[in-house]
Amino acid sequence: MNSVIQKANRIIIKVGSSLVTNDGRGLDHAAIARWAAQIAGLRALGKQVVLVSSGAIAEGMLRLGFERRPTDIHELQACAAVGQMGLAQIYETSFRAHGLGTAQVLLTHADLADRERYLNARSTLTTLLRLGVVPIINENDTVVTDEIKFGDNDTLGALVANLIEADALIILTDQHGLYSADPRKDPNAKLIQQGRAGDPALEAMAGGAGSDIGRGGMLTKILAAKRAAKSGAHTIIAWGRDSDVLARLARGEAIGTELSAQTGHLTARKQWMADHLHTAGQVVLDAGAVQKLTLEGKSLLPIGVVDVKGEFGRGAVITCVAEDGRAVARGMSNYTSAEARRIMRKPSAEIEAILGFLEGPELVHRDNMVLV
Ligand SMILES: Nc1ncnc2c1ncn2[C@@H]1O[C@H](COP(=O)(O)OP(=O)(O)O)[C@@H](O)[C@H]1O
Ligand SMILES: N[C@@H](CCC(=O)OP(=O)(O)O)C(=O)O
Repeated sequence: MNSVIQKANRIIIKVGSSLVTNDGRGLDHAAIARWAAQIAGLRALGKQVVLVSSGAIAEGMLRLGFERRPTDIHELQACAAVGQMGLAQIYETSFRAHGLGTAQVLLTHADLADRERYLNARSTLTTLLRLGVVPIINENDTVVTDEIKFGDNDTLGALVANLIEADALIILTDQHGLYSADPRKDPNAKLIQQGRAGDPALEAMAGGAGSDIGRGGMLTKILAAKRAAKSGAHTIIAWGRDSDVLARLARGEAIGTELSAQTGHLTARKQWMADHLHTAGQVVLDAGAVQKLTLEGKSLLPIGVVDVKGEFGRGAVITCVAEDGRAVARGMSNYTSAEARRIMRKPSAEIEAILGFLEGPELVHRDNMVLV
């Protein structure tokens, strides 16, 4: 038994180019229809699912008549742009058959490195999930060059798991999981059923891509598991050609390789905040707010804030201090410093009227806060 997917509420599923395009022979309609049916099954169990799909370049190459993967970056980008139309079309049709809508989300490295865009991407994705839509993500290959690429969608899948704090990352590929050595080269290689995400011994077992279709190979999957674990997500690497793979995982069957995260996401996020030595600014709390945070485990509401120091953006880590200057907590602000100044001392019910929008009733949510 493996209960990771049974227990997970929010799941990222990554499908590689070789699976999506039938080893470069063209979009695999039957496989995609089966994933859509199984993802509809996961949704019916109340789980939120994001699909990260590769295959745009492989499909575009076919549509444009390239026999070999082009080396010219702009030809690759052209392939991606053409192939992405095919991906969007087939996913929309396949999910629609189960009454589910899809949304295309194309991301670049710059989108996730920039705090503002990062938060926008996060809010859009969580809104799509709340609205019952299945986001289909790929790298925005048209606008990036090799130097600024994620490069492979295993990494992108892990970054999306971090972005929306998924519970699990499922990487479907053309092997049954991680083997002790590349099974294409070593017939004695054994399937590793379980491991600890981040264990360096796993990296030594993993090799590069087994074909020209896929980009990353097993190493990027192992590194993706390590990255996903930083926000508390467990990773499962499994064989995507098993027609029932997602349903089997949802039933708790122990298939593939499970790489488990050692900390839950709340702990992971709090650790990240605790490590933030340099915070962007300060908010000064009245005695009542200090008591709410330290003794009652509550969030920080703007009404308990009497002063805002420094300039900071939305999502910045700030320090909450008592009126005597003593640091009480550290946390991520839902509002910029300028907005915080306008809503301090005010009840949360007035935030929307004052600012014209509402990011949340709290200035710093409890889940995004660590006491110091
Ligand atoms: N230790 C290993 N265990 C399993 N597969 C491995 C290993 N080392 C290298 N590989 C290769 O990684 C390939 C999967 O990566 P890749 O081709 O990038 O697939 P995808 O398109 O699904 O991302 C496998 O076909 C296999 O040849
Ligand atoms: N953005 C690229 C994905 C490249 C990639 O990571 O491929 P893979 O190793 O098959 O997941 C595409 O859609 O072709």
